[in-house]
Amino acid sequence: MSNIRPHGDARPRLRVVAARSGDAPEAVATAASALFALRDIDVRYGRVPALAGVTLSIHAGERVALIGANGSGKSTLLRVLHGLLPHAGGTLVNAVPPQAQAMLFQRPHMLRMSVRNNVALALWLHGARWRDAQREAVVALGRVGLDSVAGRNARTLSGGQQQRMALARAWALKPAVLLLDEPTASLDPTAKREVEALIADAAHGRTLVFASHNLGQVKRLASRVVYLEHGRVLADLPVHDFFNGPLPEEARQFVKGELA
Ligand SMILES: Nc1ncnc2c1ncn2[C@@H]1O[C@H](COP(=O)(O)OP(=O)(O)OP(=O)(O)O)[C@@H](O)[C@H]1O
Repeated sequence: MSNIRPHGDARPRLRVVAARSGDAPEAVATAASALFALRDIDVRYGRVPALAGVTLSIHAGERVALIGANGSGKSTLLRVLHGLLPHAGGTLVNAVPPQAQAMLFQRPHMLRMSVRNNVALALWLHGARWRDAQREAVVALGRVGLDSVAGRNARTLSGGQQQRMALARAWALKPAVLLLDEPTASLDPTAKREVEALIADAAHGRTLVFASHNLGQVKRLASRVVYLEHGRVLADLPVHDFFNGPLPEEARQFVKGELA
């Protein structure tokens, strides 16, 4: 489910290191008004470092693209933001109530039930009555063009349809924050365009944080780009500056390689 958080045993073994003391006063002030404020987040999966000293704040209405090579820490950062990975005191402030944020995973989880009930169940788990949940599910599926398959087993949907269903499921919850992990990664060009248009629509009035390897998509959807390498933030810039201004050499090489 896009919004369900797994319990203890499903989690990898982690070490989350607390922030260093002595943060600059202006950094604390910026963090205070942020939806998410991360200070020196350091995450390890057992012995594997996934994030190292990540410091960033995300404010309401931003559309933040996370980019970087495979294994650079994008999914881990999204999971930290969604509260799926534990953290030690004071390093992460999340001002968003858990029910006001939804996450789409690279491969959305489909329950073996109808498309409509997959969406309705998420709403029901958020407190809606079952009948209302089903009605709202149909509306959400209509918005992503899946009304004609609402009665089908969700596991029979194509990859593009599954992503659309997952978007409808997240969208139906009316989250203030949408976290998307490579939402169009395995789709054909047509489905990519369609799902991207739906994301652009869903992002209106919301805060969007998404991981992507598609720099064209980043230019179209993002207002800000965070470039990660080996779990570190090497660049954090407005989208125009990222693609037009000077970059750290590693980020410049990455962009050159991705655009080649
Ligand atoms: N469950 C896990 N157990 C052990 N190591 C993990 C686990 N998940 C991620 N890692 C490691 O943590 C690092 C960061 O992985 P992460 O999935 O966050 O990167 P990513 O930038 O999202 O990669 P991709 O672009 O391939 O999706 C990598 O070295 C990865 O191998």
